[in-house]
Amino acid sequence: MRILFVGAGATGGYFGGRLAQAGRDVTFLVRSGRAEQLRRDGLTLLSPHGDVTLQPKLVLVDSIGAPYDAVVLAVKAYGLDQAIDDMAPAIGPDTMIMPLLNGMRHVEVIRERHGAALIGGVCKVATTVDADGRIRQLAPFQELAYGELDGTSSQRTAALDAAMRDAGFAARLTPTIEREMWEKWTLLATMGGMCCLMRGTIGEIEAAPGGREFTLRLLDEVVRVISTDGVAPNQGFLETITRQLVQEGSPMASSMYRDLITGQPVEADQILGDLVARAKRHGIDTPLLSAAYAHLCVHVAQKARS
Ligand SMILES: NC(=O)C1=CN([C@@H]2O[C@H](COP(=O)(O)OP(=O)(O)OC[C@H]3O[C@@H](n4cnc5c(N)ncnc54)[C@H](OP(=O)(O)O)[C@@H]3O)[C@@H](O)[C@H]2O)C=CC1
Ligand SMILES: CC(C)(CO)C(=O)C(=O)O
Repeated sequence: MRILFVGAGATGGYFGGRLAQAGRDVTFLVRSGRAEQLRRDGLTLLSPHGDVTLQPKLVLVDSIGAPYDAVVLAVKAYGLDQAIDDMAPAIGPDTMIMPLLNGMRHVEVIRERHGAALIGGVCKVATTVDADGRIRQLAPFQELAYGELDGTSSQRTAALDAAMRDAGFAARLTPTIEREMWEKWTLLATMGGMCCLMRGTIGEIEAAPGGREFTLRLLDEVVRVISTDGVAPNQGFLETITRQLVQEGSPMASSMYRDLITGQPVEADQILGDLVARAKRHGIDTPLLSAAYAHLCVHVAQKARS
């Protein structure tokens, strides 16, 4: 199976790198700056599961050539429209597109352009790109889940599963990917909203006066919106993330928080703004979610001015 990763950043570089290391046929669609860096230094993964430097196959937008069997979309939400334009030559009648983005807005955007090619994808990992362009994995968990959004079995997702398995990370074909994507958003919106608003890790917020209560209230707002507008999380999942989100001493924080404190652009609209808009449509009051979103919008506006 020929797989094209669109983006060789924190998530695409990590999972695409592990697949390439395991001998899968992986190519990265990159832009000129990243291409130059990767050609010069290779793609380095620094990870609790082992470090490696690879010489990955790269293509630029004007050299994509023939369609791929699978395209894994691993860009930030604010790069989505451009990436969809750029990857167009890679999409043929039998290509599947698996997005790794957090949130759900991208599902509608991709569906509009490439309808039947879209399958569901969820990525659980904590990775970042360091100042030298190397991918650093910050915690040991690493999982990709995927499947048809309508829950059916298909030959194409079975083939994808065969390519993803045994490549050095947990890989899982699931009939409940759509619910899992909404669940991931529930976790991420609460964790990202809270870490950014309070400027700290889960453990730091839990230790602050009122921190635990704020987190649980934000979770409640997010769950109400997602259960009304999307697919309600299952009870076991909610119990697990409730424990994780208020865990004493936890060093966990979301990738959006890491982006915020390092002055990078943040996915404010995709992760929080979209939920605020859905809440408004249903008349659901979300004071904490709205505060977290407004706070990030200030950062976005400051960045745009500077
Ligand atoms: N990092 C994490 O721990 C996790 C992130 N996520 C989610 O995964 C998604 C991707 O995030 P992440 O990997 O962290 O983001 P990064 O910013 O680290 O990587 C995105 C990469 O995409 C590249 N890119 C953007 N547009 C294009 C394009 N048109 N053509 C080719 N390459 C392009 C960028 O390249 P360039 O260098 O040229 O800008 C960059 O290297 C987000 O939605 C995020 O929320 C989910 C789970 C965990
Ligand atoms: C919540 C987490 C760490 C899980 O992968 C994540 O998706 C992120 O930080 O963006």
